[in-house]
Amino acid sequence: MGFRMGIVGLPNVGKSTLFNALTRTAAAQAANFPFCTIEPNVGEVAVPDSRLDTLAKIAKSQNIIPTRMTFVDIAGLVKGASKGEGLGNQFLANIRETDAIAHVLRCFEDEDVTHVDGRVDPVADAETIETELIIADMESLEKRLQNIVRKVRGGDKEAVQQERLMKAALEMLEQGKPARMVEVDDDDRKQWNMLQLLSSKPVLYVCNVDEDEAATGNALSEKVAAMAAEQGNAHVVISAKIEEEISQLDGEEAEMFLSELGLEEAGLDRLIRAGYELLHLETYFTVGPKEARAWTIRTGTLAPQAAGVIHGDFEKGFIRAETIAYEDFVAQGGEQGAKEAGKMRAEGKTYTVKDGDVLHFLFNT
Ligand SMILES: Nc1ncnc2c1ncn2[C@@H]1O[C@H](COP(=O)(O)OP(=O)(O)OP(=O)(O)O)[C@@H](O)[C@H]1O
Ligand SMILES: [Mg+2]
Repeated sequence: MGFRMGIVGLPNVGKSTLFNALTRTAAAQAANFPFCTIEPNVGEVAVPDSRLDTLAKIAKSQNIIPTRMTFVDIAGLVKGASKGEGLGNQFLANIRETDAIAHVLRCFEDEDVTHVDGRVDPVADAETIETELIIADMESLEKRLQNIVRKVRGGDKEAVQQERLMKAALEMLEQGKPARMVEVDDDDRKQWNMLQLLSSKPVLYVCNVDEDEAATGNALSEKVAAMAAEQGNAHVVISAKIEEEISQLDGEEAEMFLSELGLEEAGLDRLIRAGYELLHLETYFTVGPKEARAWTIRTGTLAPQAAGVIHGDFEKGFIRAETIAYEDFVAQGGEQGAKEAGKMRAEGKTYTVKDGDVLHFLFNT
């Protein structure tokens, strides 16, 4: 399905460093000068899930295939980007193509690394970027509102709905607030999403701290945490520099390094999971001797559409889904045990798949 998180922020705050750590490559050039990145870097990242390993162990699966998410490392935005400053408009288009934003905020002091505004202040940085997104949205809405007038006069129902939503968004933006603060009914959701407003995308703040503060955070990341809580946005504390080093190590070495730093798990794992939650994504599993595999769905997906993630034919010819909850699968020592204990359910077309379900689809072709 390809859910995409855009890595966004001011220039030189550690976006590409973070991207390289996430994708375990050096695909993105990361260096100490602003606007190092121009063309976006795109990479797929495995979503860590210890349940998958547990299932594979029980079923003695030969292969383990995690589900994946896409990250896009986007060029740095600066004040005035919405007016074309620093290549602004092109970068804004890159953001438009993502489902959510990982907003990297510089929370490390290192005087050797240039800050484009000459001071380290992540809360002000967050405002700078948000303001640019808000202005860009206002301009695009004002244009679109002009263009839609004729359709509205002609009585086009969809256009009337769009116009109403555009006006609601504009009203919010004119108060300096992001479009994500507009309350949207279920009936309007589809049209709303089609507006593709930059400031309506869910945001996860990534506090990029000094190497020795990865476990504890610092005064700056605490300020971001307070801001995030007030806005109802999520945040994670990470040291991109450390994560990049960890990502180069193999499993055992990485664990040793993590415990030396006082970390229970790599910050990247926390970040990926937070992104997954932000996008309202869930995981179901298919488990057999050949492979144990995780699949991504949106929360609330019905069984046939969940089957469609594997293959279109599974959805078209859907008959039923043999379903075992993750806990039951583990407690009963696998599929056979769960079946004997009466824990395997036959679920039909109206079943809403739950996070952790182990599914086996039956279908006609
Ligand atoms: N946590 C950190 N502590 C110290 N230095 C860091 C940290 N994270 C990144 N850096 C350094 O900051 C510099 C800029 O990093 P990077 O190139 O990843 O930024 P960027 O946000 O992608 O910049 P641009 O917008 O110009 O593409 C690099 O020298 C990198 O090593
Ligand atoms: Mg970069």
